[in-house]
Parts: sequence; C-alpha cells; structure tokens
Amino acid sequence: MTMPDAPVQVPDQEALMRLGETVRQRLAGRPGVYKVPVEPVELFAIGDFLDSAECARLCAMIDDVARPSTLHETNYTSDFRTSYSGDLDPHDPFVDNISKRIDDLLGVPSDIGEAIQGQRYLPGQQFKPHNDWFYTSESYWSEEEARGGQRSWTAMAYLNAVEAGGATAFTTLGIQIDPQPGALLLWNNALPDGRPNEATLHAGTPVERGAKYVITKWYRTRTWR
Ligand SMILES: O=C(O)CCC(=O)C(=O)O
Ligand SMILES: [Fe+2]
Repeated sequence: MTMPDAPVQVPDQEALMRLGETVRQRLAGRPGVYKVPVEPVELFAIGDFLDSAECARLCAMIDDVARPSTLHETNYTSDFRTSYSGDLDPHDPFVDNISKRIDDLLGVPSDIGEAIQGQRYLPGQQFKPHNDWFYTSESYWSEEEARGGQRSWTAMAYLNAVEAGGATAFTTLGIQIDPQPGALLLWNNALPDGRPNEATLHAGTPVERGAKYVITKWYRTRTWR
C-alpha cells in the first residue's frame, strides 16, 4: 500500500506560523504600535522605542565593536554589505535590558532571539536588497538549522538621524523608511502560513552624508545558540 504524499513543508514552517500568530496578536491594537499598511508583509513601526540617551550609548558601543560585516553568501560581490557591524555584549546589563524590552514587546521567549547586532554605515556604505531568512538550499543552512533554525521576526531600531540617504527600502513593496532616531521597525519574515515571505526583500540604501547607526535583533524558531 502506498501512502499519500505528505503536503510540502518548508523547514520550521509550523513554528514560523505559530510565531507569526503570537506576535500578530500581541501587537494588534497596542498603543504606540503602527501597522504599516503594506501587502503582503506584516510590518510595524514604533516611534520613540529608545530614548536619546540610549541611542547615544548604543552608537558608542557600536563604534567599539564594529568590524567589516560578514555575509553567509560567499558569491555575493564585495560591495553587497559594506557597513561595519558587530554583536553587542549580551551580558552587559544595559544591552540585556534593551534586548528584553524587544522580546517583551513581541511576546516571544528570550531564548529564540539572537544577540543584538549593531551596524554603522558611513557615506557610500549600504546593504543591498536581501532577505533576512536563510536560504535552506545553501550550504550554511545545516549549521544555522542547528543554531536555532529559520529566522522569524526582525526587529531593527534607528539610533540617529542621517544627514542624507540611508533609508531602509522594501524594494518589492516599493516603500522606503527614513531613519528616525529611537524608532523600532518590526517585520515578519514569513507568510502567515509559515513559508518564507519573498516580499520582505529590503535594503539599507547608501548613506550619502553623515553616518547611520542601527541595531538589529533577529528571532529564530527555536533556542538560538
Ligand atoms: O540598515 C538598514 O536599513 C537595513 C539593515 C538590514 O537589513 C539588516 O541588518 O538585516
Ligand atoms: Fe536585513
């Protein structure tokens, strides 16, 4: 007897679906949380998530840890992500507090969150259009799968006002978000059914004048290690 074919599943699909639902419900109608009206991506913005002293302190920390950014995909050209980045010390109480505030906003367990990464762009630096989710057909996937699996939500906060350039462009959606100090962006990298959402394609457009500082926290589907 032959069994009927199982429905096609993508890695971590059920967990991605569940995390989409959890965060969607948590953010719905929450004061200060603005749902950006775009289809088909769940994108939220929160103004003044960080105060100016926190932003300044994070910028200084980024200056200490920032190194040329690395990428998984070795076949990208060297101008793909030209910013400098580095993980902030998760054991630093100040960093831990901010990290936990983001976890609490999303209502997800802290253990699925990666370490907060800081990033600095100087004039001419950019992060070309990419998805934050992992391509599960690539060789890096087996390692990432063991380190917590697919990425679910992205949280990204702007830490300073950029003199010119540096918007975050969702290139498929056709929208750009200008850096606003202290504002936090959140988006679901998956579709409601748990498949990766291709329309989350986004870029850090080149800074033209001044510098741009951001922190990013990516959430997995399982304990990150
Ligand atoms: O800098 C930006 O606006 C986007 C950053 C980004 O996409 C990332 O760090 O994954
Ligand atoms: Fe990204």
